[in-house]
Amino acid sequence: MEKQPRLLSSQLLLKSRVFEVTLNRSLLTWKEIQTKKKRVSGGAHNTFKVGSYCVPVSEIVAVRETEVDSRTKDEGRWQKMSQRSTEGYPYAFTVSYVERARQHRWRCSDVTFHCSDGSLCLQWIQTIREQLALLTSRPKHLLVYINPYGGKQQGKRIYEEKVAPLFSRASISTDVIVTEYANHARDHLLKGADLRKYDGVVCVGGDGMFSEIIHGLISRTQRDAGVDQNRPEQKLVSCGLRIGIIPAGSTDCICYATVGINDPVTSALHIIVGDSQPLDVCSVHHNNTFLRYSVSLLGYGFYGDVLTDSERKRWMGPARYDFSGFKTFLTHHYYEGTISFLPATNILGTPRDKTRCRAGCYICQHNGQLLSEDGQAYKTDEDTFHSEYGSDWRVIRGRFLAINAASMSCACPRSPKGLSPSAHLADGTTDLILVRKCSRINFLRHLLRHTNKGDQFDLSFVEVHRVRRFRFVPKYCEGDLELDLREGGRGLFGHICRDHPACGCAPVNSSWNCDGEILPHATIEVGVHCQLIRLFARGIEEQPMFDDPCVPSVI
Ligand SMILES: CCCCCCCCCCCCC/C=C/[C@@H](O)[C@H](CO)NC(=O)CCCCCCCCCCCCCCC
Ligand SMILES: Nc1ncnc2c1ncn2[C@@H]1O[C@H](COP(=O)(O)OP(=O)(O)OP(=O)(O)O)[C@@H](O)[C@H]1O
Ligand SMILES: [Ca+2]
Repeated sequence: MEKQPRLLSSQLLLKSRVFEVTLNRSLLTWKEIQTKKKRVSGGAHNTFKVGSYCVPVSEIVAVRETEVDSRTKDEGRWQKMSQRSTEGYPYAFTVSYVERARQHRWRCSDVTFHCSDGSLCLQWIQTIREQLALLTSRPKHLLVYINPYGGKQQGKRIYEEKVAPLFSRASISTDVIVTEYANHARDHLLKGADLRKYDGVVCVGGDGMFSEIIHGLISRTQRDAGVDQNRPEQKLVSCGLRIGIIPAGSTDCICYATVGINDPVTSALHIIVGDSQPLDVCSVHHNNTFLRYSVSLLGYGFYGDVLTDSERKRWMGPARYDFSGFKTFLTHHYYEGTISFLPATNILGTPRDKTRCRAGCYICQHNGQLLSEDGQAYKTDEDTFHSEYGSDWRVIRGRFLAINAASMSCACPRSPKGLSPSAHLADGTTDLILVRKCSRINFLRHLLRHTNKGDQFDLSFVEVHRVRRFRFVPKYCEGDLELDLREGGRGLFGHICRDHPACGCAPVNSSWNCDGEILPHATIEVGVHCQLIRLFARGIEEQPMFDDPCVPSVI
């Protein structure tokens, strides 16, 4: 690697020890210089270097002048600092930087360097600030929405105590809106906000809150560009503003799958350093009418029923999903219908390979590039007609316990590897998982494998396809039947009882769980829009770097 020219290099004091501190365009490094008196005559000092530490400039949060106090706090008592400790170094500056901890957590750490003279100290501060100013991907002004009722209702406290101080340290200014009702953030983005003022939008809440933000931003972008969202084949315009997620919800699946942990401080630091992670978005239509966007799970059957049941138990907080999950598991309903899909061809990766989507994912870059070059996903109406009625589409009729489309792994604390462990954040595809009718014990085997090392697809009743588009039509959907069924139309009980003789009242249709929202129709058409939005994230980092000798955490 080409060596960067030094911008500054000085001998500075850190915790009473002398360090050679060097700054170049990409790294701040400090190496201890240990001095020992030689026993031989002359009294000269023998100088040699020990520990070496470095921080990428891109991961410096801020630098500030530090007042040197002759007193320092030690074990709760103010004590006089030993004269020797900062003697000859009366000026100091502190660098705040990202430090990696276990399980993809990031922390903001400080290191304070003492200088022998004031102008040197100011020169260090100014030079570091100049380098930070060159990092143009960092946001300066953010629009923040806080859902005070998400998850355990801690959103406001989490933002004020853990996030706002970090933003202010990084000189990020914010306009903060605490939402007053559901869809407040979505409607504000869509109708009210002057988005030109901001470098990004941050939501403090769970997946539901994030969903509000993307609906506001994507719809606003299409409206401003004159694009009609109601056309299923329409190519959408990607959003200019990045989105940050400060996790404070029940599932936090999008945060977990894009950062590796649902931790507010980690997410705040990814925002501060200006990370960028593109994300695929599915559009969902019914009868040429736009319904919703989805970035994580579109689930019919099991996950639709879990959500429907859990909505009535919001008072239980995050535990409602486990309760409703258990109940839905015991109910063991299956649903009939036809699923047709357009497999993703000529791309890298399959849903059952052992690759994982990680920071800087090659598969996402490769497939994203491929799509932007040939516009494969969005053909002309004529092309679409041919591929729809030609051999490209596959059709499967059956009885399903679950139909899941995972556009990302959907990793979350409940299932650290997720619904589709090899799914990619930004490859322009979604993994369509079909779980056919099977015994309870077999379904439990499938579910359990989401939580252990077993392959949840390696079962005779489960199949998975990587697709660009799909459609689902439930068996009972002629005319207004679908609607009547939702309203419990009396005339339809013939259907219900004939197909479920044991209970006589089992529903024939489930609902779609679209990123935690229930869709009003069972018949849907879905298309993936490759890399439509970008997050302040970088994907899950491959190797936690806390074992690296160059990391300053050992100081
Ligand atoms: C035996 C243990 C098996 C555990 C299997 C766990 C698999 C969990 C997979 C979670 C996938 C989450 C996908 C994310 C979806 C989000 O867009 C959405 C919005 O936040 N969340 C939900 O819809 C919330 C969905 C929450 C679903 C929770 C399902 C819990 C299932 C529990 C089954 C218990 C069976 C026990 C039988 C003895
Ligand atoms: N002020 C508010 N009052 C009531 N509901 C709100 C408010 N602000 C946002 N919401 C709605 O609350 C829902 C849940 O929010 P959020 O995602 O933050 O928390 P959650 O508990 O994790 O829920 P989910 O499990 O749906 O992700 C969202 O769908 C959002 O539209
Ligand atoms: Ca994807």
